[in-house]
Parts: sequence; structure tokens; C-alpha cells
Amino acid sequence: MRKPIIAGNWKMYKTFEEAIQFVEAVQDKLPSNDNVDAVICAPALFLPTLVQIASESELAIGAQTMHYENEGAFTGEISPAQLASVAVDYVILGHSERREYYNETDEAINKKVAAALSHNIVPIICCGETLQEREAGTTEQKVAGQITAALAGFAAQDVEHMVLAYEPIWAIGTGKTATAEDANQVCGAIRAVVEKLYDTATAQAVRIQYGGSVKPDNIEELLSKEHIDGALVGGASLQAESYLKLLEAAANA
Ligand SMILES: O=C[C@H](O)COP(=O)(O)O
Repeated sequence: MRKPIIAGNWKMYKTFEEAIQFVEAVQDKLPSNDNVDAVICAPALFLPTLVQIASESELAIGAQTMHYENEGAFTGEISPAQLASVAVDYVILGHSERREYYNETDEAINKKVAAALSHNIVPIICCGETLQEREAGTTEQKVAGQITAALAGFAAQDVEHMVLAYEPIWAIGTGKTATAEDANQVCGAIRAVVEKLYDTATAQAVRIQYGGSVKPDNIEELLSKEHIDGALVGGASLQAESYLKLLEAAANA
């Protein structure tokens, strides 16, 4: 049985003060991490402070992206070594917004996954199709290609500690959620890709999140599906109350 993982992706929202208030508000109310892993991926600027505040709780802090080099002349970037030096536990890689606005490629994502693992940072690797791709019937082909590229060169024991996230691009921030059946079907297809690349045990161990307009009122149904092991959540992770509701639902799934 895979433990659910709920990761909030705050994107470019919240001031420093609001971020601190959020972590202080949730940290004593988290369900046990025997039942759910709780993660907040915050703007990079806030990471050291949030890690420090959350250190006594079961809330894990993650970044939203990073470079694959440990250091160098890359103005504005943040390195895996820098994230590790402030004890960040997770990093989102290959989010569709990074792919679209910052030209992040499958090749760069693969290098970032290797860099994250080398610093014991858990990568949350995103994949997902556009509306046109869904309508053209190429969803599974698209996500299989993205996942295969991201995992190139890794051993099974690396993969079982990664988190994969299926986010249909047309469902992000739009209020349009994929039906639980559709989301489960694509998450199942991703698991089948992992099985084909590795073996059944690895495919059964890896956790696959769904993301795209996940809210307290749809999380239960999504998590009731066989292949959905959690959620990568934007909007509904910004308020302490709704984030806690998502965690409760996952802890009781
Ligand atoms: O990383 C999170 C996703 O982009 C989903 O965002 P959303 O929950 O606001 O649709």
C-alpha cells in the first residue's frame, strides 16, 4: 500500500509574512505522517525560513524548480547543492509552466532528476498533455514520452523513491478537473510505463500524484482510484484550511 502524498505548489504567490503565517497555522494540525506525506513547495526566497519553522513538525518543504549544476554562472538560478544546504526535502521538476514559459526540456529535466537524487532531494516529476493533445487522443503517448525521458539512466531503486505527477495542462488553475476515471487511467498508463522500463515491484512502489484543480470537494474521489496516490495542488494549497482538508482526506483514504 502506497502512502499518499499531498504537495502544495504555491507558485509565485504569498508574501514572506503570509508564508510564515501559513506554516505556523498548519504545523500543529497535520495528520500523522504514518498516513500521509505533507509537502509545501514554496518560493525559493522563503525556503530556509520555512524549513526552520517546520523543522519540529512533519511538514516537508520543497522547491518549485532548480538548475542541474551545483554551481556556476547562471544568474537567477538555484542549485541542488544550495537547496540541500538549507535542508530542502523535495523539488518539483518539469512543471508544465516551467516547460512552457522557461523552455525546460525533457533532457534538462532528466539532468535535474539526477542532480536532485545526488543530494537526497526527492524529485516530483511532472508530465501532462495539452487540450489539443487530449482531443487528438495522444495523451498517453505524450506522458509516456515525458516520463521515459525523465527516467533515462536511473536504476529501479532510484525510481521507487521518486514521485511522479500527472497534470493535464488544461486542468491547471481552470477549475476543470479530469474525471477521476480519466485521471486514474492516465496514472495507470504511467505506472505501466514504469513497469515496462523496470519491473512490477518498482511500478507498484512509485507514487503517482494527480494535479489540476484539486480541491477539498474532489480529492476523496480522486484518491479512491487505484493508481492515484496523492495530489499536486496549486490554488487549494494557498489557504491553510483547504490544505488541511486535503491532508485529512488523504490520511483517511
Ligand atoms: O502544481 C500544481 C498544479 O499546477 C495545479 O494547480 P491548480 O491546483 O491551481 O489547478
